[in-house]
Amino acid sequence: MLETTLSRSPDAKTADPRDRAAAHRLAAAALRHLGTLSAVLEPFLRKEPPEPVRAALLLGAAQLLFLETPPHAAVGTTVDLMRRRGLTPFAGLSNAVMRKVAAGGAGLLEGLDQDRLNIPPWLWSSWKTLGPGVARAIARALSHEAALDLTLRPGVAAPEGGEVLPTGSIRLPAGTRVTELPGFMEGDFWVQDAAATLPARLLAVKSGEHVADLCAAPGGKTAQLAITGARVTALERDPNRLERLKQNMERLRLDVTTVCTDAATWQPDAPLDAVLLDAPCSATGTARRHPDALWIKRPRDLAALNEAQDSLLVAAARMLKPGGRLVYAVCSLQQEEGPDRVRAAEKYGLKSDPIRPNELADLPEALTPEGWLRTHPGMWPDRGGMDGFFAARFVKAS
Ligand SMILES: C[S@@+](CC[C@H](N)C(=O)[O-])C[C@H]1O[C@@H](n2cnc3c(N)ncnc32)[C@H](O)[C@@H]1O
Repeated sequence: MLETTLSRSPDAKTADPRDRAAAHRLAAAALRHLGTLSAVLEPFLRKEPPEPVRAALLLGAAQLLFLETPPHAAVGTTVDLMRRRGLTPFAGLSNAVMRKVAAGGAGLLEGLDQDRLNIPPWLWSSWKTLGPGVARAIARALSHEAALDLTLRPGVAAPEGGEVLPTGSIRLPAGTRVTELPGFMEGDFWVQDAAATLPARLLAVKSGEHVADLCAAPGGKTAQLAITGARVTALERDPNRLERLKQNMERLRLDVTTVCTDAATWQPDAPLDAVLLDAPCSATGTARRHPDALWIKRPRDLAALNEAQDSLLVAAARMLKPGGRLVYAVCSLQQEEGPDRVRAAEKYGLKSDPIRPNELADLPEALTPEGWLRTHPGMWPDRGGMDGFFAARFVKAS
């Protein structure tokens, strides 16, 4: 994964945060436009270069065609990278290819179906099942860096320059550094995509209710639940991620019980009023922020995820008291992880509780005929899109 790879780089620890951010932006741009960049380079390469050379050329071309880097800088750093990485025999080739890309400029993109090129074919086919034109709308949204969305603590004013979205989130331009915003240390807000706020909202928890968040880190949804005054238990299996959740709750001054455990085997002391299951998934809905998500998953990965999702659904049903509420959510665009999972939920003693139109009056296009939530990056095209989420609500049969 891009984040993991970058954080493991020896330079990551010593680099200035701005340089780290620039490295991330550069790698993300190359991944976001991977298909387009490969098509542009193709005619300039007589034979396939070794992988590191190809990667450097992709980074160089991304700078020239999408990041507005001055040509001399993009060409110079690409050639320099070859020398520093022991690839000096390829310095001449890199110089020649980069100069051709610089000379061709935006003209090289003419006639390319960039939407199709940048999406792996299996994902394109699967997104076509979401509705006419949806695959292309998603691809278009994925070609831009995502904005920074914040969820505000009630009563707090929006940071300057923030756009208030119909669903109540605050949107700031891509690249905004959240830690530098006034109010960050005071816990006035947390980072959360506008679409990611919807599943917890649909659980409608009330002060005093006992609620569990089963797959909780880094805790955006936990914070939404806790801020209502409910008694929240946050479960997370990964100790490092749980640590991040605890730090976030501390900054936000929210009191949450945390447990480092596999939620599929945990049992509460007493049956719960409500459970949020934000299940582990392929995360294809978050590709605006994580463009690597599209390229590191394969169709065969879905089967193992589906198994985990089913066992978490069974466990969640067991934790609830009769009449207790459950929201199942995934940040995935894949039908196998959403509709296909929840259709089987009756077997686990869960009854569908369809979302009503008035509950999604600020985003009516996200309500499906079945009463589920389905967002995708192509929604709100004029505002910069949103992450892809699926959610369904249930009540435990008595
Ligand atoms: C989609 S992320 C959750 C995002 C989080 N709900 C939020 O809104 O910030 C899924 C999380 O579930 C955790 N996880 C996966 N399987 C789990 C399990 N069986 N039990 C507990 N946590 C699990 C992962 O480590 C990951 O942190």
